[in-house]
Amino acid sequence: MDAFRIVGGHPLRGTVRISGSKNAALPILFSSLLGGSFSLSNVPCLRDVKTTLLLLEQLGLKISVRPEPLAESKGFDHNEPIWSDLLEISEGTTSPFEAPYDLVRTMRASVLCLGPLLARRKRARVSLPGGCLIGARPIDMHLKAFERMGARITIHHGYIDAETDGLEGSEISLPYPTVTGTENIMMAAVLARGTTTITNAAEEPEIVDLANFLVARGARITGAGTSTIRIVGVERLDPVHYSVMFDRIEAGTFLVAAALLGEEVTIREVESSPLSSILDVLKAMGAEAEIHTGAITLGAIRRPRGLSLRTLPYPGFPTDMQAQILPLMAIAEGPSSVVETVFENRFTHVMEMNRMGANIEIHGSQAMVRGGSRLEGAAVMASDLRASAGLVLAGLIAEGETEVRRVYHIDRGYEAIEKKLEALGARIKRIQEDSP
Ligand SMILES: CC(=O)N[C@H]1[C@@H](OP(=O)(O)OP(=O)(O)OC[C@H]2O[C@@H](n3ccc(=O)[nH]c3=O)[C@H](O)[C@@H]2O)O[C@H](CO)[C@@H](O)[C@@H]1O
Ligand SMILES: C=C(OP(=O)(O)O)C(=O)O
Repeated sequence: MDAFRIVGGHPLRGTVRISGSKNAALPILFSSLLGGSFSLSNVPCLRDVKTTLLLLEQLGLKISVRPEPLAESKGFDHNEPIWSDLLEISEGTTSPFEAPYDLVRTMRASVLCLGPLLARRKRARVSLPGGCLIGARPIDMHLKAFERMGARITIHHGYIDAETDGLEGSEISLPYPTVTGTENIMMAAVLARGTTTITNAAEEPEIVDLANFLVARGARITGAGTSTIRIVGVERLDPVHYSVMFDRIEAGTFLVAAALLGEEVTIREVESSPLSSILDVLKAMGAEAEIHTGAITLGAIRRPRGLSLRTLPYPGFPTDMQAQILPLMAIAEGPSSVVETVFENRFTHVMEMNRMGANIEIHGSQAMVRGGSRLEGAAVMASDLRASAGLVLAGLIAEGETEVRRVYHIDRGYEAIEKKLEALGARIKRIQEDSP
């Protein structure tokens, strides 16, 4: 298994290109099950994207990536996309409708095939995704919405079986603004008969990106980015070329790296507005950010100040940035606290950070950070995607050597993070675990 070996304390300087968004690319890719053909650029080269393409191929779609992913031998330029200048997707000649356990278990977002499969093929058999380390993560809201739209759903032997004679537009009021739930319903509604209104919809920028993409294909969607989304069903979707939005969580992760160690770091191919809550927190901790067109520059905070925050649905501070902000809180002057309101068990990185010298106590859904700690390098274990990113950031400021194990988690959601950090001046290498 791969691990990262990091020697902490090296300043970061330079420019880094932020990749396309995982959480926008995945629903856009799954929407290909709604039929027709299209091409995409700015699709990040991630394990979750590769899993999605594999699943879509099993579901009968034809996919070509042009040019082919760059061979390792061509080297890495942190200012260029690694692959996918163009990804073309079209319908094949068969219409399977089963998403098997072996793929779904490696990526919860596979559940995003349910809505489009039901809408287009009228049948879906999808393995229940189950929980994961950060929480139980049920999909009851997705399933209730599909039932309301006219699907018959049964669950047997770990599989969801869903079928319909044709989905009908409906009023869907979500008990919680679920992100993939909103996307799944929106995709199903695009080809449903009549009008669907989703109230208490999630407002994440990735939902807006999916809606913009679908509208460019001829879908009739209004209100994406607000809590009420209205979708009028259409017969079919048109071909289009679309470029996926930037990854605001990768951007946020590099902003925290800059706040920890930046002599001056510029992230490019970004917009500031989806990053507002992250920038607000960094500014409250003492950062001075320069916002340019398409780029943000930030340097290390000389004396970071502690603060209290809650993770919340967008536009609040994202749960996907909670692990990464903790190392900054750990070294800040004065105490900090984080209340995790989105997932019930998203603090597995805290024990590992404490092994590096942080002083963080967990009380239920709250992490109390003492502050003023000096972190020391240690061997630590990554337990999920963002936990890994948080541990990498902790390693960057720790004194001495840190080995972050099980970084396969980070490859789900960060494109060549070690190469991007190395290009900025970090001492970080991908190694085989236990290699000398
Ligand atoms: C691929 C993708 O976009 N993943 C993101 C998406 O995950 P995901 O869409 O899975 O997250 P949700 O917004 O659905 O989950 C939020 C909360 O609602 C609960 N819930 C959700 C659906 C449901 O039917 N029943 C239910 O109880 C979940 O267990 C969780 O506690 O949003 C999360 C919250 O911003 C992010 O951390 C993930 O990175
Ligand atoms: C939790 C995340 O992703 P997923 O919903 O795909 O598990 C994440 O991106 O941090």
